[in-house]
Amino acid sequence: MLDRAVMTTWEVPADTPLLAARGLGFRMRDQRLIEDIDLELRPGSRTVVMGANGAGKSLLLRLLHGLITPSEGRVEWRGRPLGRASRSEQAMVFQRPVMMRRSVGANLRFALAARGIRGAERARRETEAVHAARLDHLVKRPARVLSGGEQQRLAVARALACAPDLLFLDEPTASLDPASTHMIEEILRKAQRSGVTTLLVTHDIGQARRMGDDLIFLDRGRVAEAGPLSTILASPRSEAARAWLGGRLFLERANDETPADIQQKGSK
Ligand SMILES: Nc1ncnc2c1ncn2[C@@H]1O[C@H](COP(=O)(O)OP(=O)(O)OP(=O)(O)O)[C@@H](O)[C@H]1O
Repeated sequence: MLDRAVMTTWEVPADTPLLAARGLGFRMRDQRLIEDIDLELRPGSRTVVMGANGAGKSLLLRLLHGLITPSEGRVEWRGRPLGRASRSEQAMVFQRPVMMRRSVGANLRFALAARGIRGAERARRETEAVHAARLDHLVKRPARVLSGGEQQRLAVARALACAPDLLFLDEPTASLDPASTHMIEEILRKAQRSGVTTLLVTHDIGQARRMGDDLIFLDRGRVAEAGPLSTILASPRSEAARAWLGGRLFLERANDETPADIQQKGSK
């Protein structure tokens, strides 16, 4: 007979994905916005989600994080249905940081307290997060008066202070300058090195290369293709990824040109 302790403990097989979507779909009125998505995230993996505007990237992240309820299929966390408790093992950073009308330090303390972290441990994590975000000099300032880049640094550090196993990032640097983007990528890389699994939405191919190993390419709510990021970027198989990447790479090359290059071309 099985030992009682063994029977009541949920044993997770070693190859169970951290997060999985099984036949995931989301409908709004008659529109199928997310359709038939199957994916698995391994612990410690670094996955990027790309696709044209309106492809369903944000919706997919919200479904996977349990912020909206799927119309079809399910999300599994460590092999079990995603629930409220498991969501506290995840965190999400949005394109526009969500800050409370409180100081930088109080924003951090509130998030930590909400996860049951108090006392000396809370103080330690707060100091560490403020330092990671390079906001030591602004700790008493109301968070909402910080610049966009400072707020986003705080949002990322706040999410990581809660020690999530999985961090969702929805275009976290979309409206930031290169210096702020670099700082945020540094914070994220450190977290990735320490084993935090990341699922990052970005339109920036350079950032995708720096921050990801695997790519999920969405097209009109479906996975057009998925696999190793470098392979897909080098030779996309789907028409959707080919067309989108073609446009992005053309733009990136154009952006690399100096005004003199462009003038020279124009005079030919
Ligand atoms: N609450 C909603 N009600 C109706 N339609 C919605 C809702 N939320 C999203 N959509 C639609 O679902 C589609 C996917 O939206 P989503 O925001 O996920 O796209 P995205 O890939 O993140 O786009 P972007 O790159 O522009 O941020 C869009 O056509 C959008 O208009």
